[in-house]
Amino acid sequence: MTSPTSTSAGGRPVYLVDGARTPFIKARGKPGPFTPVDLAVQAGRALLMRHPLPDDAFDQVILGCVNVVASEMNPARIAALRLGLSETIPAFTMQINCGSGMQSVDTAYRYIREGRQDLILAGGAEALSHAPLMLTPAATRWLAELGLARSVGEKLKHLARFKPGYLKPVISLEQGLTDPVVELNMGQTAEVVANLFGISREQADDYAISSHLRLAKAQEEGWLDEEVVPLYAPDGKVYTFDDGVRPESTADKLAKLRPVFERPFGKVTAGNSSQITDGASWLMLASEEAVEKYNLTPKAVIKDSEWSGLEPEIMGLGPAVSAGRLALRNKMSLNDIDLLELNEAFAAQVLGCLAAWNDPDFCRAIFQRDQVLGEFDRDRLNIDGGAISLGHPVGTSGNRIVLHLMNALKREHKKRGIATQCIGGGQAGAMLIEVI
Ligand SMILES: CC(=O)SCCNC(=O)CCNC(=O)[C@H](O)C(C)(C)COP(=O)(O)OP(=O)(O)OC[C@H]1O[C@@H](n2cnc3c(N)ncnc32)[C@H](O)[C@@H]1OP(=O)(O)O
Repeated sequence: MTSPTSTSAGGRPVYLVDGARTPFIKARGKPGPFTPVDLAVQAGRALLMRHPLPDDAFDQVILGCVNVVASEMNPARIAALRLGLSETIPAFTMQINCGSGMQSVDTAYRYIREGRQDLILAGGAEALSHAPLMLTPAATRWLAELGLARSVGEKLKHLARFKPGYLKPVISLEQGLTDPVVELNMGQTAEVVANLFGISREQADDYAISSHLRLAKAQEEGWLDEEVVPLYAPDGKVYTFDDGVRPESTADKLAKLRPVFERPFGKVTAGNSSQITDGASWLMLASEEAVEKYNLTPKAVIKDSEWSGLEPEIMGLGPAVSAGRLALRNKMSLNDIDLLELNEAFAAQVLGCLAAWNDPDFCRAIFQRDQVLGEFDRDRLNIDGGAISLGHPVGTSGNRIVLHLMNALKREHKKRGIATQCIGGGQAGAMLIEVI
């Protein structure tokens, strides 16, 4: 049995036992072979095979998912039943944009910490390739009125009112990645952050290259073998690795890409943005009682977590706020964070967060202190790449970074790490974990 390690926030210790994820598969402009539930089931099955438990062992299943597909309402419940878990186990789906997966882990953490539950399966799933094309409200109205027309004559009259513009779809992915309050898409918010902290195109591209090289090395060395489980498609194809990786990325190649979100002078390109992908991942969280009852060997303990809000235009700076507050509350300097997983929504936004920690005005405004938090050593940041190289299936990236942080801390024989991410709409989450 592990030695009891309480959470900094008080309450019962909460253990991270293990986790698994699918490879992240690049969305290639058409629906991929897997729905969110398909992905969640394959990742979950592999994890549960590693930990054979009675079918009613879990008290709760929680799944983050941003784009739920119409045939899978409450994917958490469908995944739980398809995984063969007892129908007596409640399951719910969470949606807080890119923070959904982290929110599911944090909710599980709080349930266990407070003594409400003992063993929870928490994760996230997203199939961005399945984000639907929809009709505009005008086209929907026209179609509905056609259905309501009573006679053939009325129908023909209505048909004559058809406008070719009705065929132009609403692309839900584009709409979903746009903040409706400030009317900026996520890439444009990254441009705002880049301008605020003077992040150059070269710096953003250089960061993106290191993301690809680090992921390629991790794949080559087999460092992801425990985490990434094979994904079997109905056509017999087997996916075994995150296929967005481009180890051939060079400064010259990236420099040739045109800015996507702010033309012609923007800094954010396809090369230094997170990729649109499909994927799922789970973590198993347990109380001390569950660890003893099922003879589990946990890898880490969750110490604390922090959520924050900020102006939606600079949502990319959220991790600097949440992770900074989390570190300070736990009396840690930046040097005490052995590894930092900061979700790579955009290179400019990751670099903006690092710059913010070194900026006197930001630190005064956010942390009410005169000294800056300082420079964060890039050798301890996203050491095996991130969403730029492996992709960002938004509903699961938040728990993916907690899972990877746990495994990377173990591998590197380090102790404490923070996983943190920005969230569209101007929010951010951060979680502090400690390996056992
Ligand atoms: C809170 C948050 O987390 S906010 C973040 C939420 N997520 C997002 O906003 C998603 C951001 N990303 C995007 O929207 C998209 O990836 C975009 C619009 C930036 C780019 O989309 P796409 O054009 O489909 O990107 P794609 O990855 O296919 O790259 C396009 C081309 O750029 C080039 N390219 C991209 N990366 C590289 C690279 N590393 N090296 C060389 N060329 C590259 C290639 O020519 C590529 O085409 P190819 O794959 O056919 O060779």
